[in-house]
Amino acid sequence: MPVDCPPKTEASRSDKSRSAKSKYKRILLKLSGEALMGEHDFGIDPKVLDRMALEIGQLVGIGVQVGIVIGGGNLFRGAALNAAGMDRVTGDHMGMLATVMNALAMRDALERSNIRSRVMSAIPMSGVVEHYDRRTAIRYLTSGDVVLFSAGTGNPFFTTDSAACLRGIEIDADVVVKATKVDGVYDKDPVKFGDAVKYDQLSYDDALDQKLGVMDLTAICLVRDHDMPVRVFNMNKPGALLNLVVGGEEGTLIDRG
Ligand SMILES: Nc1ncnc2c1ncn2[C@@H]1O[C@H](COP(=O)(O)OP(=O)(O)OP(=O)(O)O)[C@@H](O)[C@H]1O
Ligand SMILES: O=c1ccn([C@@H]2O[C@H](COP(=O)(O)O)[C@@H](O)[C@H]2O)c(=O)[nH]1
Repeated sequence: MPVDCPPKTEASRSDKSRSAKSKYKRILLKLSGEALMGEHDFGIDPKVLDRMALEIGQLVGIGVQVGIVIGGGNLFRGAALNAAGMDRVTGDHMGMLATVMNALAMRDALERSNIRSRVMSAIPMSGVVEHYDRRTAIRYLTSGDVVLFSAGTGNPFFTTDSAACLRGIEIDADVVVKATKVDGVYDKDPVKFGDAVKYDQLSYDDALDQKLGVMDLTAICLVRDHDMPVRVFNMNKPGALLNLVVGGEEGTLIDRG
């Protein structure tokens, strides 16, 4: 896979990461929608967006091609709307539209940092964003643009974890990187259980057998079937994203073991 010269960005000009060498040519980064809320209970915190844009710019600065899927949990989740009485498919449509709003906000933050970026949507939305097309997306990535894949898979009853794994496989990424609020995969939810034990590495089958809630099982089946490694790490730890891309041991690696 050819790697173009990285475009100059604010982050690449000013950062000490300039000399670092990436382990990966192309990654699919899954950002949690909830993480965009920062300290708030709903919505988007511009400070979080700016910090994420800076960290993504560091990757672009060392020549990594970056595709991004953003969740929608900071705005709407179909299952939660359904639990409150709404039709599930309508709720899922709202959840997918929420991911488009998050992607637009992230593109805005990236472009304010002089990082060229594109938003594509799995649901046609003429005049707002481009419709997803795999070959066009790969062309953008190859030319150094960050590509934000929005509206999930375009279908109800899925999540953006599945969308991230699907797009990661489609664009032939070297790894799917899931940025979340916890620093990896544990034997149980570390937010609920203080004695949860973290895994450094985990096989697809173990993640499936133990039903570890950090990622939905449909997504794990997909990556297992296509032998796509997934790394789960904490986006709130400054520098963790760059560190893992240059080969550092951040978070948990899920692979065939
Ligand atoms: N075994 C586990 N290991 C780690 N985290 C776990 C585990 N089980 C449940 N979790 C929970 O999973 C959450 C990670 O999911 P996250 O909210 O990032 O994804 P998401 O729901 O896909 O994102 P979004 O906010 O976009 O909907 C963690 O905050 C953690 O509390
Ligand atoms: O392919 C998809 C992806 C997402 N949805 C809906 O969007 C919300 C938000 O996504 P999260 O992964 O939970 O952040 C999700 O709850 C679904 O309602 C979808 O329908 N199809």
